[in-house]
Amino acid sequence: MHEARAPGAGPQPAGPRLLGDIGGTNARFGWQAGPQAAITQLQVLPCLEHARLEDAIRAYLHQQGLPPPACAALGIANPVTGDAVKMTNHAWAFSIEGLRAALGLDRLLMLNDFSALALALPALPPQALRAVGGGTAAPDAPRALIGPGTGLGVSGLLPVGGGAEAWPLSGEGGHVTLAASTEREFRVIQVLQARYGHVSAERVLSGPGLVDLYHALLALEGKRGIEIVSPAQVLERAGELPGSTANEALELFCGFLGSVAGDLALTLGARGGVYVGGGIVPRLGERLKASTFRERFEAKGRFRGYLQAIPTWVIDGAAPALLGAARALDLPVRPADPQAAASAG
Ligand SMILES: Nc1ncnc2c1ncn2[C@@H]1O[C@H](COP(=O)(O)OP(=O)(O)OP(=O)(O)O)[C@@H](O)[C@H]1O
Repeated sequence: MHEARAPGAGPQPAGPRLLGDIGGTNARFGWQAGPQAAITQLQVLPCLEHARLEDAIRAYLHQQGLPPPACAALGIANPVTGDAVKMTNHAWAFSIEGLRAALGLDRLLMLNDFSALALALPALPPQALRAVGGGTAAPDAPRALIGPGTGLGVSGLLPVGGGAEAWPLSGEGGHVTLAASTEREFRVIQVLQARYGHVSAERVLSGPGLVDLYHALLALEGKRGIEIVSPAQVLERAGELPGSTANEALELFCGFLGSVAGDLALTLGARGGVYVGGGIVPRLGERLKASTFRERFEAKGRFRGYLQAIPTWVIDGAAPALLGAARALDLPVRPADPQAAASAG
């Protein structure tokens, strides 16, 4: 998390707020008339249609007929470790202070997009969550979050202050090394290793990853297959032909997702539940339930019982991370955030 403030601006400027969730493919924006106000004017802009993030923001404000906001909070799909931002899966790169000054904001808060989504978890309405498998969330326990999209977002929400508050993790868990659990997975990883060297979880648990899984299976079979270039095509063909390579690619995707989500739950002690977000899994409908996802989530040897008790949910709904971006603006400045503490203090 990193923020820039205008000289003389107070810690909590009043006035309208711009909220954003900036992914490698889509930039989602929303508007709040002030703190605690409802989020309105949701709009998704394709990143590729704008040369810079600043241009996308200006296009959003113009198209919605909105005045200049007083402050903004933007979740973005890359590590946010200082003033310089460079997206992992898109070309945008900028200075946070430069963007704040260009937009005339009193305050600009940037945070990782999945840290923003983690902050939104306690506020999601029940209808935004679809359970996959059993388990009951332990109150005041850590929660884990994972989401395949253009890349693989990972975060968690840790209770602090006796559970009265929670703090989001800002890691890069999408880039952990992918492990095989079956002979078939091992062979698929070997194909991907020849291409990428390091095979991270994101190399399969993302839109491009789903397409790569399909091509890796074709390579293993020595088949040509049909021309597939997008994850939407894999989903479409898998739905039409249960015996197809596309269907096996989707099954591998769900299995790997269960396995990586189970590892994350073990690492964080996420007895508060594991949430699956991002742009791909909500499109799978009942397919995730019918897949090996939950079996693989629980298949951790002596810790099967521990994982069986943890619920897993798919997050539905439009731009849930915007809710978390709004909450981030209201967080107290913490010593763990030295940049923000220095500028506030
Ligand atoms: N109908 C569809 N079926 C399957 N995948 C799709 C479909 N439409 C888009 N996608 C894929 O979803 C991915 C984008 O997901 P998402 O909307 O989460 O993106 P994002 O927020 O820009 O990404 P990230 O935050 O991971 O950088 C792309 O790989 C895209 O090809």
